[in-house]
Amino acid sequence: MATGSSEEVLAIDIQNLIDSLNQADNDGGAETAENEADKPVAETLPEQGSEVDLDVVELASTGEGLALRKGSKRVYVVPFAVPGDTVKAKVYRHLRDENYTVADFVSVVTPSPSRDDTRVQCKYFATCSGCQFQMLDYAHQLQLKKRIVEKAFRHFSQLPPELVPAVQDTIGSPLQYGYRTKLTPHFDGPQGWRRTKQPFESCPPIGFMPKGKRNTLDIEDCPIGTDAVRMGMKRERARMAVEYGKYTRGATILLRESTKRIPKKTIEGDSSMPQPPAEGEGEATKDSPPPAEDEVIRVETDEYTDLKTCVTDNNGKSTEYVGPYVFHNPAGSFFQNNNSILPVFTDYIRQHILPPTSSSPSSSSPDAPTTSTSTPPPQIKYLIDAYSGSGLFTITLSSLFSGGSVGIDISDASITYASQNASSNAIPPSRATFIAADAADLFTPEVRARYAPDETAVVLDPPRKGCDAGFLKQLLDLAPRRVVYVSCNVHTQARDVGVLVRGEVAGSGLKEDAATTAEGVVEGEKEKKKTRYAIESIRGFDFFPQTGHVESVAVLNRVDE
Ligand SMILES: C[S@@+](CC[C@H](N)C(=O)[O-])C[C@H]1O[C@@H](n2cnc3c(N)ncnc32)[C@H](O)[C@@H]1O
Repeated sequence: MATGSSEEVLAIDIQNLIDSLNQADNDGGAETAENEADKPVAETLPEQGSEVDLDVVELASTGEGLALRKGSKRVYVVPFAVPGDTVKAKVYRHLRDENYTVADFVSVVTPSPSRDDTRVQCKYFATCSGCQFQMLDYAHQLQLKKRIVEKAFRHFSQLPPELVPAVQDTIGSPLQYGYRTKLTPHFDGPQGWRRTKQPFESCPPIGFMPKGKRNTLDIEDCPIGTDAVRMGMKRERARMAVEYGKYTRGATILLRESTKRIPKKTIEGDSSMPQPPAEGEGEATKDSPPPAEDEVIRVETDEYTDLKTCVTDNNGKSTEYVGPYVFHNPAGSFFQNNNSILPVFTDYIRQHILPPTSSSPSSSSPDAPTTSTSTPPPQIKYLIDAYSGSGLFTITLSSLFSGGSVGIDISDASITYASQNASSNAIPPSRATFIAADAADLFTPEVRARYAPDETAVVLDPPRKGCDAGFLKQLLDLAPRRVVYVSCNVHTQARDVGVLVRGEVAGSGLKEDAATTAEGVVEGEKEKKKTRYAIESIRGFDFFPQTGHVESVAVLNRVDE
């Protein structure tokens, strides 16, 4: 397991299902010889394009149903189906080497007790590839996501079960529809992806990919988008209906919510209150005129009026508020996509970035660090925010770290905004610095000298592929006392946490380069004692209700033997 891709995750889920079916046969006294049990049972498979009835027995961590035909152990992968359903599905492809069949969902024959199709709020559900769970009660969705986190650590961490604590309940999103502050619908070119000089002769479908197909499904509206994003979608579709003749190629349309916050007291003329954001903040682009009244969603609270617009210019600026903090971002760069859960989420990271009592290491982990002397460890006073983006964690955690914080991200634009965000949130440069570089370049001699391991906590939030071997190796060399690993791909998170718990990259499936092999270790460090970590807690956060995605937070303590 190296990349945590959907294909890898699906393949492991399918193999586990096949293993458990074979096990059940063996336990039930089936006559198959043990080593024969693993072999696929030779059977005539239904023709491609034919329709079959399937009983859904499992939910894969990719959000699809894993189903069986009566009397067969052949596994079918069928979307928009949940355990307990019997569905009609159309055979799309038999993957002979991988030992499973992909099928398109057609209809429900007998619904699972957990299915209620009146919950579905989108007319494209079960065609569009975006959502998988709209037919399920929200509490049930959260349980399924907890299970996805559990399975990820079981299958991808390569850790014995006793080193993995029980996964805690998934924290839900306050908004379960209308939460996505960013959507990126697209349209294909007049000749698909082939180059052409001919413009469109009519308006192309604009939307998202249908499940299992590579064309574009025309989508008028997406109810998981915020009102501002949905308004932007309508506006962009209307624009394209007029301007399609200007396009000779396909494109992706950015729809990013931006907020201009106006304190109520200021509106009433109290000049002692903070003033509205400066010129240009929260507006469509720096150069564009102020948005028309019908392009603004007004949200009123007791303290302020939020004016929400939709930015479509990749080089424009978007503004979001998270509790008392304000974040400006390059509209086309990464920022978390569900603003409603961010106050809860950042509070959780604040509560966990330091050990439960900051003078003593956690005692709740299964492999708890031991205090060998009565001298308490020093206070943690430094923060390293790796993969910091525009500073979400550096800024929301800054007040906890008297020694200062450093954020690092590979995106120059995000780092420029991170420094400005620190200043917009009244954090002086002495308390928060930012570096635009590969995360692995963080571990300079200066950083090693400044960030005393016992006094340093690290928050990591890498992209879906997780950390690379070089970064993890250097993190182990630095040996910070506490690590909070945030992830949008729990499978690569589990793999990387496994590395930190074992204290070595070797055997993780991560590609090692010269810098991470024994020869690459800095001379004089070869004798250094191996650093390893214990997992204190693991918990999922539901940033994407109605979908099979889950974010996860793992809290780790260095083990001091
Ligand atoms: C999941 S985002 C997290 C951003 C930030 N923590 C937040 O919550 O807003 C991952 C970030 O990793 C950055 N990134 C990707 N590859 C990187 C690398 N090799 N080194 C440093 N940053 C990287 C991306 O630019 C992106 O901002």
